[in-house]
Amino acid sequence: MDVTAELIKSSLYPWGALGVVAILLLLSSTLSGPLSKVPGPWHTRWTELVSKYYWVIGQKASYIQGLHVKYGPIVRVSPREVYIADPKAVQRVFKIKNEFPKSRWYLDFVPFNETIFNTPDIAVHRRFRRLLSSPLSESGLKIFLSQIEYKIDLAIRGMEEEYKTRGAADVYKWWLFMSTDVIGELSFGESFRMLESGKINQYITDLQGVGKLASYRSAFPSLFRFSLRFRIPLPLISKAQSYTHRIRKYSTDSINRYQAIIEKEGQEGLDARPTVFTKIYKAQDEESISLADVRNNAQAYIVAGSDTTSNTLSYLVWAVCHHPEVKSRLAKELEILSDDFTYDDMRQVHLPYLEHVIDETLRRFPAVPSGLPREVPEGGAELCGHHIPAGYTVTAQNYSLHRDADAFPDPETFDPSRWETPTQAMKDAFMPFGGGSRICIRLHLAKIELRLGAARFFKAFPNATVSYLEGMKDEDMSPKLFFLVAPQGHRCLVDLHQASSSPTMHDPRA
Ligand code: HEM
Repeated sequence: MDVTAELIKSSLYPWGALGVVAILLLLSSTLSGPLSKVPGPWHTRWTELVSKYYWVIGQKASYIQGLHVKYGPIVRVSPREVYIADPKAVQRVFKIKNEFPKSRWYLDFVPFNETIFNTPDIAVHRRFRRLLSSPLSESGLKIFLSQIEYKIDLAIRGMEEEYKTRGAADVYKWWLFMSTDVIGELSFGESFRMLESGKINQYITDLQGVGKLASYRSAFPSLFRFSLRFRIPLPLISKAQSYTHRIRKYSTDSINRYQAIIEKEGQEGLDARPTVFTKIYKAQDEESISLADVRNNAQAYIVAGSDTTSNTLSYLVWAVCHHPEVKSRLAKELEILSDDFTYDDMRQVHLPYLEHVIDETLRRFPAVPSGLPREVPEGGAELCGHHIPAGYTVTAQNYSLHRDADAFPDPETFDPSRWETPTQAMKDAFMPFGGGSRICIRLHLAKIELRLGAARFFKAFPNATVSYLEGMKDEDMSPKLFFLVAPQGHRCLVDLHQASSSPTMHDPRA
């Protein structure tokens, strides 16, 4: 017995010693690692599990903001990632020259196909960007104006009809139909016709389903890869796959239909409506991309171009309805326009307050509030007094930049008049459309929709107020902070015709 115990003891010693050495090595490597001097919670030296937790419950942006408040403008959130909130440092990361490429996280977030949105490869991105940018400018987008105006009209009419029977209109729903139908038409050459049917179609339901799973997939990419590789049927993954197959089929069919019309244009009275990809279909080989690439990028456009625009418009209407002084100033400015004004009419007159309301909405309720991760290029980077080595991730988020109290005093308050005299600090800290070479490719399209949508809404309903019908509460508009923002109640009920003297609520808070 004694001999056995001795034997066990003696064989345990080397293992125990090895274990101690391993722990010491791990300790010393994390305690002296490249990010060890960057301030941050103790656990972020070892793991990013805590921030992953906040990510999957849709609160990571506010969690990170809490860390900035506690630790300062640079904070370690994992052994290989820092967040920065100093506008000057952020400008250096999000610049066009010597760019910091998107991190590979984007490929886990939107897997399977490389697109203009998710590719970390600088050369691939440049090619996509060159081919997919046209038409980029506001004047280039003129050919689409009548389609956009028509769809905004349908949304306003839909709201009015709904109001008659329900006593309130759900602007969140109508703006979603509008922005999705617009981007569907501009990408596939045919609208999803949700404005006409008043219903969400299968394609958008599937896209929303994939979007919901994206936060889990990007938090636990190895689990997803493992399940796909070894065909282990995890329910979440099987669901994601069936969404993805349906989306791909719908997109392929749409692209093929459009391509067929392009080929027969002029014959049999066929006339293809212009899309943002028309030039690519007609381009010569060396300037072209494959139909699969068009399909994948069209899908990326639909995801990137629907909720972003519609949520911004919903928050705009909601915030303005909460502030009677803002609403009456905006309505007064819009009096210069006739009732059936067009976008061209809007551009002929000066509407500065409308621009301030839009900017303040984009600041206070950024459609993309969360971190935009970038990889530090060769040579590393000096940021906020710390050296961050090449290959590490540096991330900035609008949720923090737009709350920078030096740039935006009293940042929680919705105050469009702050944009009357924008300071350099405000300009540096304002990044609603991202920055550098990866800035939103369709920001001019988005701005057209925001200007027209907001102006037509408050021209038609100058006395609109927030509605509390059907148990609607301000908390329904509290933002869920995934990659994109979304009101957590998925509705925004508005009383379209209430007298302007109606009681107002407190300032909307996130
Ligand atoms: C209010 C509306 C919008 C906002 C606030 C917005 C915001 C943004 C932001 C912050 C980025 C940078 C993302 C990153 O760095 O990871 C981005 C990129 C992008 N946006 Fe938008 N967006 C809007 C509307 C649209 C629309 C209408 C489209 C239509 C196609 C679109 C397409 C894209 C694409 C394709 C990218 C990736 C660009 C690249 O990496 O080169 N966005 N957007």
